[in-house]
Amino acid sequence: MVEAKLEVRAIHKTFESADKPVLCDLNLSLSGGDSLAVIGPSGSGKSTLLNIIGTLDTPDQGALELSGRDPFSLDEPDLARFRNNAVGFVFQDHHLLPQYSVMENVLLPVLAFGNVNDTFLARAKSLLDRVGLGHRLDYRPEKLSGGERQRTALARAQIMNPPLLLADEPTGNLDGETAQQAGDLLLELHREANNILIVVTHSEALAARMQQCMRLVDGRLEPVAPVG
Ligand SMILES: Nc1ncnc2c1ncn2[C@@H]1O[C@H](COP(=O)(O)OP(=O)(O)OP(=O)(O)O)[C@@H](O)[C@H]1O
Repeated sequence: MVEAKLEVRAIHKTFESADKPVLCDLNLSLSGGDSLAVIGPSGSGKSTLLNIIGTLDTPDQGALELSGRDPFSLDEPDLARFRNNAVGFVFQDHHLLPQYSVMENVLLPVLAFGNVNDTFLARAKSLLDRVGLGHRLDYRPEKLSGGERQRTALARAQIMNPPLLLADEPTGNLDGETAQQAGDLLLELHREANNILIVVTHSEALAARMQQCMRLVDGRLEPVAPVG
């Protein structure tokens, strides 16, 4: 994995239907090992920000640099490959493909641009062991619990060992204890990989577990002082 470094410079984003920008002169700088929670009211632009950082959406103005690359200078096929290698996503809904097994779902990012070799097979198994699903490799998602599905999604997000791990409400659909377990695993995998972790969440408990917490206010990120 290349060194994890993220620079977000003066990002602006306005949606056509809106009268004011969702993101306005937003700056952010993070390195490998950093974890950040982004909080803010519904509609404040948290998912928009995460989507831009994950190169799923583009800003109107501003620049993004991830591990020394400017992803928005790439053409669409190269951008798709870059995103696949450089960004791991965990969403509120696990986004697993129902027709594939747990193992196959974890290997999807590998299959997207290459062949599954023994190294990736071993890595997928090891990640699934790590998230407690070593005994569920052949299961389809429909046979898994909500927590197991999200743990599969966590393993999938790490299969390419990306420098950047993005999680949008990763525990939003899980109950207390299951949410706690998913949060534990998210943080453990992040620390082991020494990647950058950004979590968008309404959960104060999850936000408090990140090194930094920032609130999205009027399109900009403001630091939130730690409680206590
Ligand atoms: N594709 C789009 N087209 C037009 N408006 C959009 C689009 N995506 C988001 N918006 C608007 O931008 C604003 C920010 O949306 P966003 O989903 O980023 O907020 P959020 O803080 O993640 O909200 P929540 O906490 O409810 O998930 C909202 O007003 C939303 O309606």
